[in-house]
Amino acid sequence: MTILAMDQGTTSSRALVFSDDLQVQASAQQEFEQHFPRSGWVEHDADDIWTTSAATARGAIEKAGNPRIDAIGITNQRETVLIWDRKTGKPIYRAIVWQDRRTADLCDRLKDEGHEDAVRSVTGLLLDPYFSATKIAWMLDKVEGARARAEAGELAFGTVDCFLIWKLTGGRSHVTDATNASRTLLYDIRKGDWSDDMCRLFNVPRAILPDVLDSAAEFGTTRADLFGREIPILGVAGDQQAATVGQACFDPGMMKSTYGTGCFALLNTGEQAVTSENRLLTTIAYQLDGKPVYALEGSIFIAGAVVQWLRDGLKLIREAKETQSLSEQADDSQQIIMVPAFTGLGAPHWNPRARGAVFGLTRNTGPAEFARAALESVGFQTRDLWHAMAADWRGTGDAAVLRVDGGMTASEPAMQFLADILGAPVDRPVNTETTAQGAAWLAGFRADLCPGPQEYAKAWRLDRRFEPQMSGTERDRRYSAWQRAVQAVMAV
Ligand SMILES: Nc1ncnc2c1ncn2[C@@H]1O[C@H](COP(=O)(O)OP(=O)(O)O)[C@@H](O)[C@H]1O
Ligand SMILES: O=P(O)(O)OC[C@H](O)CO
Repeated sequence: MTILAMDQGTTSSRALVFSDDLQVQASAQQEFEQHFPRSGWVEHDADDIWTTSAATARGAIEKAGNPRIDAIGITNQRETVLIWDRKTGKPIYRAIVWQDRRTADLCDRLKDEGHEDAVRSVTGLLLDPYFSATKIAWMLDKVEGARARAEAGELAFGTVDCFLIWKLTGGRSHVTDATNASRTLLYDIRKGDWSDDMCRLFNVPRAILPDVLDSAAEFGTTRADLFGREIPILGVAGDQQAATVGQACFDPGMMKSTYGTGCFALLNTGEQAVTSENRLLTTIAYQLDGKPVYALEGSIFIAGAVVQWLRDGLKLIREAKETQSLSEQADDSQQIIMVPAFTGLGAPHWNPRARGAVFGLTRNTGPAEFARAALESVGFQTRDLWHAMAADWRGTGDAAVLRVDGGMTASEPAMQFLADILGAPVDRPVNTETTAQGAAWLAGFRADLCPGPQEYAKAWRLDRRFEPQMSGTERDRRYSAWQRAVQAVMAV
């Protein structure tokens, strides 16, 4: 029994073949081009999304020795918007990516008109360009004739999962899952349906929206010519939700944080859709048997990307892992604080116009201090979320543990500083392929190939626990300095 997980991320598409005990048999990955047509704009070519996804799926199956694939799970970069013609399948514009800020003015206008409370109570989200709805409206307004075609039912909208399902099934399925729907600003997370009020507010015709299914459901079967026979697609979740599942955070109060390009922390709040008083998001963690399990989410836009900036922008390092030895050489007497607000600040500040800054520079500041400050910036940002979560959800006290995953968790100094600044243990699992594994489990669970949540949770294995070693006084002093630096970048 074999499951294929397709993980379509912001910078690359990946595919992994799993055995039914969820061990990785083979994987393939392809990066694709990022388009930045104007400042603050980020686009992907829809063809690149599709061709890299199909090629990596075929590549992973081949590397695994062409086993019979029983089920497919899909996980994806969230919020990114695609609109295509239902007849030809042709996208009307490039995909507008979650990082894109082009609709900041529209969000400000809607905020000034006093719509944010209604938006929050229906969708659990905030009025920020990060989410899909304003991007959909932009595309319908700017592409000639698109709005009329959308209203006539000729166009289809989808997040990346939905677009991939459309392509994989040869246009037979126009569906998404509840986790992806919950990121659009158009979905009523408590009623479990698209919201007419939100469609009206954002000027999005309901005719373009897909059907919304559970995260483990029958999403359609692939075209026979793609993989040699029709394969059922049985699991779908946005990548951060799939990581929550992959980390087995099934009980209320459990929290995971994924450190890739950005950092996304999700705290399981069970059947309760908790409304944050600290500007966190309320989102659907996963939905099984028609029952949504909710989460509080903190989204940070720049985490591993700050290390990429040291590498590609400043050219201080050749490889991400060099930050480890460099940061160990940093001068302890210098307290450099780097606020990597390259594309604004996400949770809990939500300031799309803030930009980055480095504080505390002296004549002796060099690459080592920059490397340490970059790694520490990720810990400080997580502490901002940790505080907000603790305030919103009494279940997370001092004793809570954070489960981490994603490429940046390979960094021992970053993980140690994270434990130090949180004042709480940080658990890194043996398996850091949690996102793909979550998608594979959803598909395998639906196909009756994998055990239920509690059984699956027992298989979670700890690689290393990072215990806090910093004194409380030092922790408070360092964190206060960070808070002042954040206030400063927001004031400029
Ligand atoms: N040893 C390391 N030290 C610091 N950062 C790292 C290390 N290894 C990877 N990273 C960072 O992790 C990120 C890659 O993680 P990954 O989970 O593959 O991201 P994504 O899925 O968002 O592309 C990159 O931004 C990279 O800079
Ligand atoms: O593709 P990633 O891993 O950077 O994740 C992106 C998130 O889903 C955006 O919300």
